[in-house]
Amino acid sequence: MSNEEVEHEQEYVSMLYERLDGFREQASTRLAEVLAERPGGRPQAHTERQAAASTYSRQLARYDAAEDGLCFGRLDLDGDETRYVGRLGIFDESDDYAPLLIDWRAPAARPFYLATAASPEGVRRRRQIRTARRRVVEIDDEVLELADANVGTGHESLTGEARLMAALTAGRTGRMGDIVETIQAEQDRIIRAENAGVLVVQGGPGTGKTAVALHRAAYLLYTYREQLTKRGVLVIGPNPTFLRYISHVLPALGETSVVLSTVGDLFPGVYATRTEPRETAELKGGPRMVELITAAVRDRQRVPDEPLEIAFEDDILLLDAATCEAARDRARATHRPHNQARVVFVQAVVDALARQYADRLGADPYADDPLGEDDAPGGGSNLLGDEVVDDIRQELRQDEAVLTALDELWPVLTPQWLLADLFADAELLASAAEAAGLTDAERDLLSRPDPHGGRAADRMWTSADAPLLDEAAELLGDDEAAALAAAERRRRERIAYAQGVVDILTRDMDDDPDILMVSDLIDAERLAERHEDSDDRSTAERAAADRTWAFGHVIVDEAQELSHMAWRMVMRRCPSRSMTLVGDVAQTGDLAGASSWARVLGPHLGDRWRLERLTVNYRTPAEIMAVAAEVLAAIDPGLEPPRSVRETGTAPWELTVAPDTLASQLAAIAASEVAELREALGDGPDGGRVAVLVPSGLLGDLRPALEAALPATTTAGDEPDLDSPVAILTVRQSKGLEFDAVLVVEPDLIVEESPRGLNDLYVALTRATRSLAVLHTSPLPAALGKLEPGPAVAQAVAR
Ligand SMILES: Nc1ncnc2c1ncn2[C@@H]1O[C@H](COP(=O)(O)OP(=O)(O)OP(=O)(O)O)[C@@H](O)[C@H]1O
Repeated sequence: MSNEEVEHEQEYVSMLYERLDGFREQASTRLAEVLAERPGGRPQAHTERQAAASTYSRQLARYDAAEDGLCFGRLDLDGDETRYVGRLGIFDESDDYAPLLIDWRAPAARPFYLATAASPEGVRRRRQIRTARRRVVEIDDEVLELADANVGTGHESLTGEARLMAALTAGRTGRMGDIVETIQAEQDRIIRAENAGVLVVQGGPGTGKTAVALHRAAYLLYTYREQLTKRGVLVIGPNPTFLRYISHVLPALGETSVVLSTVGDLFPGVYATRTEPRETAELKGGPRMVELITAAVRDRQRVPDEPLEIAFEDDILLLDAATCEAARDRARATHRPHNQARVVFVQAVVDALARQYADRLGADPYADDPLGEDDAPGGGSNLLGDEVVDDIRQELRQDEAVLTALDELWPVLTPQWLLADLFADAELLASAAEAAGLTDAERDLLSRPDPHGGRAADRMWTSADAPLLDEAAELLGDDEAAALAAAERRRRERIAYAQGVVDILTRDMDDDPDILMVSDLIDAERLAERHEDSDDRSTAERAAADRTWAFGHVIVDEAQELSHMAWRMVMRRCPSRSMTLVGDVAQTGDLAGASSWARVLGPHLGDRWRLERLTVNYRTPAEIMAVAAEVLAAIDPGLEPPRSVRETGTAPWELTVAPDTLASQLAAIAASEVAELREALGDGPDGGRVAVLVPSGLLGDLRPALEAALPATTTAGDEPDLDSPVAILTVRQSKGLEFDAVLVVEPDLIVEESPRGLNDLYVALTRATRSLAVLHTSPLPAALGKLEPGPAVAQAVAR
């Protein structure tokens, strides 16, 4: 490329950066002005100020995000039109807002990703512009001429191939990056698919499902900005490590109103920190849990075997089974959730007790109407007027003995209490399990003694519990009294805060009678009221804290892992069913997960979803994919592996080692992989990452040895640091991640550990971008029979 061309582009790019600096300055000046405005005034003024501040902050975040690679492409179109494509839109105010830079998400940028020689879409030349900081360092041109088209090959040609290959062969950093510069045509079609309805994206490993899902979120937020900024976008991933791995992609694209969550953390206030046996998790994911929880709730709506004796005033009132049953029927007939129907139950019981007491006092205003169904008093002589009976009801409602009886018969329940009691109490569990058709063995899987009494233990839950808690929350409803109490508590907190504000503003001034004080004008309570309506939290924060929040769009990554119960929970978060679900049924590891999209989505969506496929593997080189393909065929011969986009010339290899040397040899090979990557990629942060993927049963044994031999090794505790050069992980924990070099240990054990063990092995083999080795002490699974023995260097290290 001629220097002249580079200089020309440099001039243009520098002009764009100048404009960016101008926007940035403007936004930060405005933000500073808004923040400097005096608080107070009308409540709307406060809200408007808040909204303006968050708009300017968002703009600044977007400008900062666009700094690296602001402009990365240029299109020369028929008729001499030129378009520059980049990370945001810049228009020339002095020239009728002519576009100087087109946001990659705008329709006018589309040919940059779609135009091919066979279908040029009016594009004569596509230019990739690579910048380092603000300097143009490389230009790559593609002239789209029909003569170059891959006519008849059946393959779509790659867009911007040189740039794509450079991105794919760069060292991994432990964080996923964006792909705006090199989105491929089949990916672009999914990213820009229309918003409405459920889109399922099936693609093999490395086909860019995660990348596509995140860029789709950015595209939707750009295209439907107003709607989606208000409602928010939810992205669900398989585990916290994965969420950390992808967490930089959307902010780097300038988008911040997105909530990232695992299924286990989707129930507000509950953190899924416990683990449990796979069979238990599988059982908890199944549809019978709906019946189990429904039965568990109904079992808490009790009728006593013997009449309850309730000491009231100096009398003993009797609450018999017939009265309770009639009250329960009436409450259930409302079809309201348990906590709300309780109001009806309480009213019916209190009425019955009031009548009984009034009766004892010599009056029977409802003699022929045991539950007070008719408004008119019954046939008895009404010696006590309505007011007196009302007073009796009031007293009964506040009486400790009556309240205790009501709590016994129809307690107020939170989802946590319901489930903690259910799993800990043999009788409750046996009854609900029978109603749900569970076997005794299944019932035992659910049994979980609860040393904390369940009530305060928000950290006792597993991932599979979260959807059950959500289900329970639906059946229980809010406890309105508790909600009112919480609102009152928040009001008091606001007053206390406002009082603090008033105190600060009046401090040091209270000696001068001439100064008009804040407290002369407004007291803390009124100040608090003014701020009542303004909620300063961002959409993402409010959405994450609210179980009933309806997101504008929901994206599920590794969607094949979700259980039936998890899908029910996710569907509740998106009543509009505007969803993108990406996954690969061949990678399902969870026993409660999907082996077919139709089967798993049918109960929730019927056939109201559409399927798109991704077919090209950008991560795994052809040599490694050939090995993985054998495993895929063993899972299901009908499944087709994705086509690898590149070869490395290096074949994956296997090494048999003696059991007592496994750890030391593993450490030695991992160290040599690190050294090799350093040599190829340099010592910097992009110096490459090695993963050692082990059966979960061996993690405990291998971890200390590896950590001792390689101090820079991270392990798969709760938060493995993917920035370190070597990570030792179970296959589960490596889901969705990728590494330059991967060592798979004891594949036969990986397969044995789960009925979906071959799927796990397939996942393990497809994490590498460069090299793969398999270390084993026992014979390899048949599907790995074609692996070549390790090269001499590995044998030498092993010895
Ligand atoms: N168009 C592209 N340009 C550059 N890199 C890409 C492109 N598409 C995918 N990649 C890269 O390929 C790798 C695999 O992508 P990604 O993790 O999204 O795949 P996946 O389908 O989710 O894989 P898996 O199912 O195995 O987790 C990532 O490093 C991603 O950045």
